Amino acid sequence: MIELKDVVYCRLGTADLAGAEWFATNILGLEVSERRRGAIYFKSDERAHTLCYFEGDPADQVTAFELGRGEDLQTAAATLEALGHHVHYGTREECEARLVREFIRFRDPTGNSIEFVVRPETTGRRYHGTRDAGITGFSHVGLCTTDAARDEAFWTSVCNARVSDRIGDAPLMRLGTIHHSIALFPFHKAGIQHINHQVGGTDDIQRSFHFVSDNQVKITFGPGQHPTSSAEFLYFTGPDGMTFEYSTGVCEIHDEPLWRDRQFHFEPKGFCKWGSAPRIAAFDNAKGGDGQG
Ligand SMILES: CC(C)c1ccc(C(=O)O)c(O)c1O
Ligand SMILES: [Fe+2]
Repeated sequence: MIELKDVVYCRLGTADLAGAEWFATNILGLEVSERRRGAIYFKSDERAHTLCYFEGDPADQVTAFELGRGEDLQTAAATLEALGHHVHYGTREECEARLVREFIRFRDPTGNSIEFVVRPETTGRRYHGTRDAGITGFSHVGLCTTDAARDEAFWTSVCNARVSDRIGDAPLMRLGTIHHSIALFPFHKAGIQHINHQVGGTDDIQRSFHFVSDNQVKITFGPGQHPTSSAEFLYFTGPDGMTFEYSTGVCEIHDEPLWRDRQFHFEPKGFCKWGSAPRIAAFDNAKGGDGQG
């Protein structure tokens, strides 16, 4: 069993690095932690970085998870290779570019590019964005899945993820006590479906709702409240069509042996308690969504 501790960063290729920086700082509210040739690193909490935009193909999207120790990485690589996954071992230069001690990269069964990393850098310095979005940290990713049952089996049998709830066949899976770190979302191809940052409270969601729309950024869902995690949320579109989510109040699961995953409808009422309908292409199957996104 591959023991994942947490989701640690996303890496997104872009043809417009300056535009991505503008959005990440002025709209999303992240802090630039470092600039290197062809790459900009962003902080959202005490970690050295939780998002990196690099000059490249926008289809090049990576999600990284932390493992405990170097030995765990070797065991994880052997497990993945035995299952037929091609495993790339990060070179020293690639580790340096990710601010980690070691990493491996492979594709999950849908084809999402995944990195397992050891000893990602932290700063011990709190995050301070120039725009006060109220961000408290990077929290979860939505990963596209072309077969939810198959990918759920990968994350829960090969890795240590546990299903907290399902919307239709799509599982929301936890690694620790937070309701979910990985949300699988049915789609016809691989990719990151959304990137979530937690914010301090309802006021931050409401303030961002006005700020984001006043800045002509497309709001694709919300404000609303997820019946699954109980989090209040807002989704909007960033560079290269990436969906970003702010949410607040995500529940934690502490009674691990007693928790039973719950089944929700794959339709607007399964996604929002308040009656908001998604306007994101990937939600086309959710009745009521108009598919714009
Ligand atoms: C729309 C998706 C996949 C989703 C559903 C539920 C929650 C939640 O319970 O917090 C999310 O964060 C989502 O992104
Ligand atoms: Fe989410």
